[in-house]
Amino acid sequence: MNFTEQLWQDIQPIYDAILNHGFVDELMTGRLPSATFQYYIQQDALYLTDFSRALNQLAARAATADDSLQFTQFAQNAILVERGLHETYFALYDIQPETAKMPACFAYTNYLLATTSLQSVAVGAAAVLPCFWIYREVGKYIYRQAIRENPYRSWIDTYAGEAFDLSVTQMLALTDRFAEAASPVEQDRMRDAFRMASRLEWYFWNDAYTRHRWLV
Ligand SMILES: Cc1ncc(CO)c(N)n1
Repeated sequence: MNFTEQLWQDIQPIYDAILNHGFVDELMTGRLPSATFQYYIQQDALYLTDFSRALNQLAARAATADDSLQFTQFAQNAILVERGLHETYFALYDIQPETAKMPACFAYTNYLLATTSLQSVAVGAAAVLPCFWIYREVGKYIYRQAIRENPYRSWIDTYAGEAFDLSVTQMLALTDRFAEAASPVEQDRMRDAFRMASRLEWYFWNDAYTRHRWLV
């Protein structure tokens, strides 16, 4: 079993909790209230901007030009996806970009920025991997079951699509290569980072589902 396959085994309970979450279920059936999706998309626009920054941070710190190029391409893509979501859903709902990050978005983006800045590139890569991998698996899971005329079709097609699939495959190969060169201690740090970011994925859906806001 390669390193990333082990990572996936580690987060199986978290992944199951995500698949069974009301947000994912209602996104799939199209019954998710549009106010809930609006909250999600507004937070996700803020998320993707920082996700891109985190990837650029890894690009700047990568040891080789090839790795740098790979990370800058991911970083660029995150912004392009964000723009695509903007054009579709911000216009559809006639909503404005949100400027305040709610708790899960705040925690997740700050975690990614801190980890990609202060930990090794290998640990940073493990921290950004769930954003790729979990979305691909959730996207495909939803795609298989979703009805055609789903209001969230554009979102589903983005994450179940071929372009996203390719980027995930590349990111997995990169992570496995970093893990091969990493010491056992460093590999443990990678596992911890992967698990933490996976948990924060669950929190991100959960904040959207409950339309959670700062309580104080
Ligand atoms: C919170 C979150 N994680 C991952 C992705 C996919 O890049 C996304 N758009 N939003």
